[in-house]
Amino acid sequence: MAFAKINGITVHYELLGEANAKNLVVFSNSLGTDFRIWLPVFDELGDDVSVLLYDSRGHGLTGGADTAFGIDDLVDDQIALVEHLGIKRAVFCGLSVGGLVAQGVWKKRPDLVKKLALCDTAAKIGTADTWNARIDAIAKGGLESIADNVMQRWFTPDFHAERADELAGYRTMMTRQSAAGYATTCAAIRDADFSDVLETISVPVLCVVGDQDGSTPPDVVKATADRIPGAHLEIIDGCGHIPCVEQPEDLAGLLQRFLKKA
Ligand SMILES: O=C(O)CCC(=O)CC(=O)O
Repeated sequence: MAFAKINGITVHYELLGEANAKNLVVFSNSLGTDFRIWLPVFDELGDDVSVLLYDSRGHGLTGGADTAFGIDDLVDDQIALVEHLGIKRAVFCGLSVGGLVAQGVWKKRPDLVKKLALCDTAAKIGTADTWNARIDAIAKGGLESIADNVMQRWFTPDFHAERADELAGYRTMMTRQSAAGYATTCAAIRDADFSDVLETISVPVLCVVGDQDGSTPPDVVKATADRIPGAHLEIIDGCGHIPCVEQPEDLAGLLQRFLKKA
């Protein structure tokens, strides 16, 4: 557990391994989660992989929830944290809004990016109407009022039926986020569009999506992957929007193979 003052906020992070290890993966969390979602994957990755985990602005123990921010701020936070730790180059792996951030890091600082792993994400996620409706619902009823619907998109019916304790835990993770930080992140996603960046990506890219992802379904992720030169798409069976939680072994296996590829 470590903290750093970055871009005027306190960022909560954890560096597990060496900052300039040959295989360093910088993970970025999704809306309504914190960096603990990556721990099941870290457990499967093996000793030769170092990881940087952090809670994005407005989430977890990182500050900034009560100030205005957009996708550029989330991108700048990740770049500043990486620089703060003396990391020269890494694999960036982002889930959903974390994948938008990874695309933004490529756009702004391609020199930092060795490879990109884009999980359950796209160049543009959702529509202005759906994000505005979600922001309105939070203003009226708080995060609790949207939590059951979110869980339907995050996890498969099998997860709901067979892993009820974990479901309850991750639901609590979501509802304990700052409502302001969550809503501002919704607006940041609404206004983010990296469509013009996809064709410029010249590092290896792995796109991953759960076959039952209710937030960024396979056809949405495929449409993004199809526009990235040479990108490889993998669909994980029996998986919703959060593969690092629902199918961590499968995701870790895909990442290991991706890291080994030249
Ligand atoms: O997960 C994200 O970062 C954004 C996509 C989304 O809408 C997730 C959800 O369904 O709550």
